[in-house]
Amino acid sequence: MRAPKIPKPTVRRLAIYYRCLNKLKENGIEKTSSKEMADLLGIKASQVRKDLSYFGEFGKRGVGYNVDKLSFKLKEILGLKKNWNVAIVGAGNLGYAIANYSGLEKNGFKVVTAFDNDEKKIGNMIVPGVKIERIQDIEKIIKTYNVEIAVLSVPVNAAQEVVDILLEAGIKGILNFTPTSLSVPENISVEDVDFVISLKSLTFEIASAENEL
Ligand SMILES: NC(=O)c1ccc[n+]([C@@H]2O[C@H](COP(=O)([O-])OP(=O)(O)OC[C@H]3O[C@@H](n4cnc5c(N)ncnc54)[C@H](O)[C@@H]3O)[C@@H](O)[C@H]2O)c1
Repeated sequence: MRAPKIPKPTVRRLAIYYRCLNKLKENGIEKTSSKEMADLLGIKASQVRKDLSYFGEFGKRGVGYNVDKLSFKLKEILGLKKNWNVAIVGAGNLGYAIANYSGLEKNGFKVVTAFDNDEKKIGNMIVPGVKIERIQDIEKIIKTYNVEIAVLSVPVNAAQEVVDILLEAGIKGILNFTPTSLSVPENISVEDVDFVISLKSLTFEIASAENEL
């Protein structure tokens, strides 16, 4: 049975709390509170408590949270107790940059394979030791490497056709960088990442502040 539906903004904040707790741990801090975490993150303490309450009681009133225990719990909730094998699909500028981001491995995500449809790229290394393969061979390769997550970085006009290939091959989650909404069955997870959307929310805030003047 699937876990009860947790709102996506809550899940995103859980990942941010997890990062914040790890920072506290690195600094040798053993106890914290919703207020301290909220102040560090620029949000409200009631928000932290509400987000954590989806998963039960973590802290004691007046005592706060044990940093180690809460971080362990969030690691479990976020599915980070194991490492995840990742495939880059579309080994162009963005795919290459993502594959070479050192933060991935530090966070338990390993790029183990990459795919493209450009014959000139096939056989090149996307990261040392990881070859770019033909998209036609995806099914066999992702089974061999036990890949569950694909980073989608193909041109937008190829996105859905490539997603259909990924689904056929047994991928469970897609990190979608293409500027389009993908059509996938309910049991497949998709996360859209688009920095142009983020820029537009920034311009909205700047424009709103200017209009208030
Ligand atoms: N989300 C963001 O913030 C963000 C930022 C930059 C780019 N993008 C998007 O990311 C995607 C990639 O951008 P880029 O600049 O790396 O482009 P790019 O042209 O450098 O790379 C695309 C790669 O996909 C390959 N490809 C094309 N069709 C394919 C197919 N059917 N199967 C497999 N591989 C295929 C190409 O050969 C190429 O290597 C685009 O959709 C772009 O709009 C998103």
